Amino acid sequence: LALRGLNELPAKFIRPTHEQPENSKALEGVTVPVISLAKPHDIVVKEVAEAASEWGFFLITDHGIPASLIEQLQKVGKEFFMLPQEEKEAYANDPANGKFDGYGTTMTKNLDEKVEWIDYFFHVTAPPYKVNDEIWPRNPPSYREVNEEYSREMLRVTDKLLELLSESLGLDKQVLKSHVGGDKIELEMKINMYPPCPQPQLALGVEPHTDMSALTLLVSNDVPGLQLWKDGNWVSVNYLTKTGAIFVHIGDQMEVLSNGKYKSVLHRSLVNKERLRMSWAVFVVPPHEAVIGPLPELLDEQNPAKYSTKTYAEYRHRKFNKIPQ
Ligand SMILES: O=C(O)CCC(=O)C(=O)O
Ligand SMILES: [Fe+2]
Repeated sequence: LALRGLNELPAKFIRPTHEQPENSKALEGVTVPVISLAKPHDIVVKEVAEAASEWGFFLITDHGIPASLIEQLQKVGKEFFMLPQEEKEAYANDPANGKFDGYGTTMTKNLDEKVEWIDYFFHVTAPPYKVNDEIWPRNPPSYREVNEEYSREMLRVTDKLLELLSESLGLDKQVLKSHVGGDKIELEMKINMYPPCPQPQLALGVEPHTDMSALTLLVSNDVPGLQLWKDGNWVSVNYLTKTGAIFVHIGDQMEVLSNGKYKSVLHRSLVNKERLRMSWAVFVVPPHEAVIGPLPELLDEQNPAKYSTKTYAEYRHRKFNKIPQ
């Protein structure tokens, strides 16, 4: 649609008035926390605790992922989206029938709902026995190698973050990883592509939501658009693409495990009139059979469990079908 050079946005993309970016402007002058992993350990743990409880979101720098790898990831992802439409549609997903992997344009099941100004590609990248080789883009040819390398780096950074988050909750550093599945922890890659939009003030790239993951690790191209909900206002994430910062979202599973101490951040993304925006979100999720509930170590008489305990499969089913948890 976007390529046909529309001047007006088709009705299905026009958000309800209160959701339109022009009626819900971001607060100016607020900056999201940036945490350098090169700082002394105790400081990093303290900064992680503050950011995870006050924002549910932070940027990390000095994480050790080579800038050249992030550039390659972005290059092969963009090359895939520039392929002819028929070639991309050969990978079409079908979320309404439980096939989430592949190329798609919306996750909604309800045909009356407003849709988002986005195309995406979704696939599992770890562990190896959960990867569906068939669905990975075969073009460009280096897509696989680059994404495998990035996935290894994501696992390394995930381990580090789960250790820091455990310590920041006053727990032994292995606790969170063992509850999120240990070596069975899964990574899902979602490449988001937001084409230029004729009336960006009326549309959204991704509607307000929290991620159902434990953590989400995201990089984007240099076009801004991500906003977070903080204390009753939208706040734009300030961009640090030159430093190769990774955006870290606290997801629903982390909120549950921490019994609400850490907040799953509500966020949305805006689109742009002239420029194409892309982002690469890696969802760190438990295996479907993992049972997730508030960590017993964090509960006592003063702090009873605020969330029910259930398998990740059950949580996911409820979230997709909008059934209260
Ligand atoms: O594009 C972005 O920055 C956010 C995307 C997002 O929230 C998601 O894919 O879950
Ligand atoms: Fe998200």
